[in-house]
Amino acid sequence: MKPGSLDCHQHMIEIEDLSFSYGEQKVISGLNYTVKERDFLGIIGSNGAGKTTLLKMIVGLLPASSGEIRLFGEPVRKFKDWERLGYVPQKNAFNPLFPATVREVVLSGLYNNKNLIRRVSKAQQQQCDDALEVMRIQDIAEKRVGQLSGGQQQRVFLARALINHPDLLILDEPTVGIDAETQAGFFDLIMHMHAHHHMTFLMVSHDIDMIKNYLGHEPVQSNGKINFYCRHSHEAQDCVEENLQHTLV
Ligand SMILES: Nc1ncnc2c1ncn2[C@@H]1O[C@H](COP(=O)(O)OP(=O)(O)OP(=O)(O)O)[C@@H](O)[C@H]1O
Repeated sequence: MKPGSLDCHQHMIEIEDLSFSYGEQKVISGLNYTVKERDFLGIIGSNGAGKTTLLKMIVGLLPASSGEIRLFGEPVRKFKDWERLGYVPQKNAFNPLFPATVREVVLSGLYNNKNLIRRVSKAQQQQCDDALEVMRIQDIAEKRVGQLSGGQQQRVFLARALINHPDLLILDEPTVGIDAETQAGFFDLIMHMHAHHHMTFLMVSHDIDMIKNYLGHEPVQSNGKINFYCRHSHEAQDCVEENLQHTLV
């Protein structure tokens, strides 16, 4: 995070009259929404409603059929400041034979297409250690990722997304395939990050209980297929403190 780098309530994601079709199949139609700094936006919807498609458009992996998305005020097609954004896609899993260690995978979050680093500086090692610590996976840093459990792998993906200290973290069903206890710990952790680390979240989830408990029982917007639940920035400090003593300092 870059303290002081954001104006209060800056618009992080602006979605304007957005539509998307796969060929003849219209998936998203006339969607409007603005995610502001430190919002936690939860998206719930049935299978095939278009949630992943929406996230892929937001991170520039799919072009809109019409309408516009702006990230930090910049149209997504022109946006370059990807370090400000962390994205953990759906259904991540490493091939069991994938040879890289946890540390190597987390460090790879520092590299973008134009900036392939061969040697890792001391400062970058420290960034990596910090991300490992936040996700509580320091003790498995030298293990091969392919040999970890699903829950451990998910923590590695998150640490990789966190290494650049993103202002905005986008998660697509981050707890799929993870046991209930690990899920609860994971949600505690991201709620803590939201409340105390000045981050903005956009999370697709099928965990209706978690979404409603933290973000409120009524959606702030619904188009019948996709429901948006949101906890706004000014609410972020309260109420999570006492359940979260065990997550972060
Ligand atoms: N690459 C693709 N080509 C064609 N159709 C696609 C493609 N990807 C998704 N679709 C279709 O678009 C619709 C929306 O898919 P999407 O993955 O965005 O839904 P979702 O809300 O994320 O679903 P889930 O909850 O199952 O993850 C579905 O009907 C799906 O079959």
